[in-house]
Amino acid sequence: MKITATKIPDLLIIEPKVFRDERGFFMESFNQACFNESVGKEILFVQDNHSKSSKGVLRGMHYQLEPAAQGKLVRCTSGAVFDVAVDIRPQSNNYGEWVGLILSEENNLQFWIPEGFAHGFLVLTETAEFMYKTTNYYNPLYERGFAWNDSHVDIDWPEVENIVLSDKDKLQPLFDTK
Ligand SMILES: Cc1cn([C@H]2C[C@H](O)[C@@H](COP(=O)(O)OP(=O)(O)O[C@H]3O[C@H](C)C(=O)[C@H](O)[C@H]3O)O2)c(=O)[nH]c1=O
Repeated sequence: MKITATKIPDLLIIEPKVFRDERGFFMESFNQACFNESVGKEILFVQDNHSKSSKGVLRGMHYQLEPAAQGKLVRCTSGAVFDVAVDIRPQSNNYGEWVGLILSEENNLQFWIPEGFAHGFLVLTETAEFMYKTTNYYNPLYERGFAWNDSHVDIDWPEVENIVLSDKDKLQPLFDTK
């Protein structure tokens, strides 16, 4: 698999090797040893998530506070999304900065988002299925978020006609990660 660094250290783009033949394709979508080698340490995932959304759905920006902070290894297995991670580590030189990329069924890209980042994505195709591993369990008591369009973070989302948000996401506060 191919690892690409981003402008924010620790955020990595992973491209698995895809074996194609007349039947279709095969890839190892996750290999613990290869992943640990790429990240440079032992990462244990405890939960797999899978969501399906329609075009224009934006899920984010979400994170969990310590001690429930989650690292996420995310990918889009059907359709395409614009995926974004925001550095919310107070001591980080990149605090408040973001990295975004298209994850899709076509490009097979994965995005490693360690603990200390907020995460969200915008669906670009009629539907998209999104699957990801997390390094900690879901804990709503520690769930936090901020508005997808917060001007402090100023994420350059792709143009989509109609943004669809959950009631929770409509009410997100301004960028505050305390
Ligand atoms: C995240 C999660 C949710 N749920 C339940 C709670 C709700 O009853 C229902 C939908 O949850 P929510 O609306 O928070 O789902 P998303 O908006 O996709 O939330 C996710 O959105 C962005 C993309 C993230 O990175 C996070 O993983 C997560 O916050 O599933 C669970 O039971 N377990 C879970 O791990």
